Amino acid sequence: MKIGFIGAGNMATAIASGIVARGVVQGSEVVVHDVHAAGAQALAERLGATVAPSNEALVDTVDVVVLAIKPQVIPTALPPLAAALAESGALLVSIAAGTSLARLEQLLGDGGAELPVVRVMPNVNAMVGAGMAAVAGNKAASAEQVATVVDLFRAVGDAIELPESSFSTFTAIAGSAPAYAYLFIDALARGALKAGMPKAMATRIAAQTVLGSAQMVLESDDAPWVLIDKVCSPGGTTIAGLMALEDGGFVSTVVDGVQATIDRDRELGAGS
Ligand SMILES: NC(=O)C1=CN([C@@H]2O[C@H](COP(=O)(O)OP(=O)(O)OC[C@H]3O[C@@H](n4cnc5c(N)ncnc54)[C@H](O)[C@@H]3O)[C@@H](O)[C@H]2O)C=CC1
Ligand SMILES: O=C(O)[C@@H]1CCC=N1
Repeated sequence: MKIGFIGAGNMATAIASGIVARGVVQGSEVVVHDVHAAGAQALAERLGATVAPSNEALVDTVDVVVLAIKPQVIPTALPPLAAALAESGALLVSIAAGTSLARLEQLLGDGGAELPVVRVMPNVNAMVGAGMAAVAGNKAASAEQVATVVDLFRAVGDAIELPESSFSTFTAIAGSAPAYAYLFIDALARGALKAGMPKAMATRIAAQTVLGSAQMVLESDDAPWVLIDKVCSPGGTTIAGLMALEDGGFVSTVVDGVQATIDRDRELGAGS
C-alpha cells in the first residue's frame, strides 16, 4: 500500500513516523507534499520517503491520501484534487478537526458523494505508537476501506469506528486531550519544582506515574473512583491533596475544558 500525506506538519510527521517505525509501510511507500517545500523535504528525509511535486501528482501515485492540513485551508486545497481522486480511485482520509464528511463531499464537487472518504480524528501520540483515533466512512467508502484505515491507526495505538455525531466529543477527550495531559504532567512537575526538585527529574517521575495510572485504568476491572479510594489512606497524604484539588475546582475545570473543545470543534465545522 502506498500512502501519501498532503501537509507535512505535526500530525503527518506523527502518523507517518509511527507507521514506518512499526513496519506497517516502508518509508519508500510514503509520498509527501507540502506547500512549505523544506517541511516536506525534512519529513521525506527522515522516513526515506518521496516528495511529490504537487498535491495532484501525489494523488496520482498513492492508494491512500491523508489530508493533513488545517481545516481552514481545506476549502481551497481540496476542490482541485477531485478529478485526480476520481481518476486514481485513491481513498481520501481527512484528519481535520470539525470538517464533516458531508462538507468534504461538497468540496469535492458534483461527484463528491460517490468518492470514498474516511474521516479520522487521531492524536499526536501516534508518534510513539500510543495514539487514539476515531474513524468514520462516508456511504461510498466500503467496509474494507474503513477497516483498512482502522488497522492503519491501530498500528500506532488504538482506533475505533465511531459515529460522526460523536467526533466533537472524541476530539475533546482524545484529539486535543494530549495537550491537557501534558499540562497535568507539567503542573505536577512544577509543584515538585516549587518544593525544590529539579524540573527534569520531576517531569520524568510525573510522566511515568501518569503512564502507569492510565495503564491501571485500562487493565483494571475497577472504575477510576474505586482506584482513587485505593490510593487514599485514612487521614493520609492523598486525601489532603485531593481536597486541595477539589477546592480549586479541578474536576469542573476539566469538564469545562472538554466542553470548550467540543464548542470550538462545532464552530470550526460551522465556519469551514
Ligand atoms: N496537531 C494535532 O495534535 C492534531 C491535529 N489534527 C488535525 O490535523 C490537521 C493538521 O494539523 P497539524 O499537523 O497540527 O498542522 P501543521 O500546521 O503542523 O501542518 C499542516 C501543514 O500543512 C501544510 N499546508 C498548508 N496548506 C497546504 C496545501 N494546500 N497543500 C499541502 N500542504 C499544505 C503547511 O505548510 C503545514 O506544514 C488539522 O486539520 C488538525 O485539525 C487532528 C488531530 C490532532
Ligand atoms: O487544536 C486543534 O484544532 C487540533 C485538532 C485536535 C488537536 N489539534
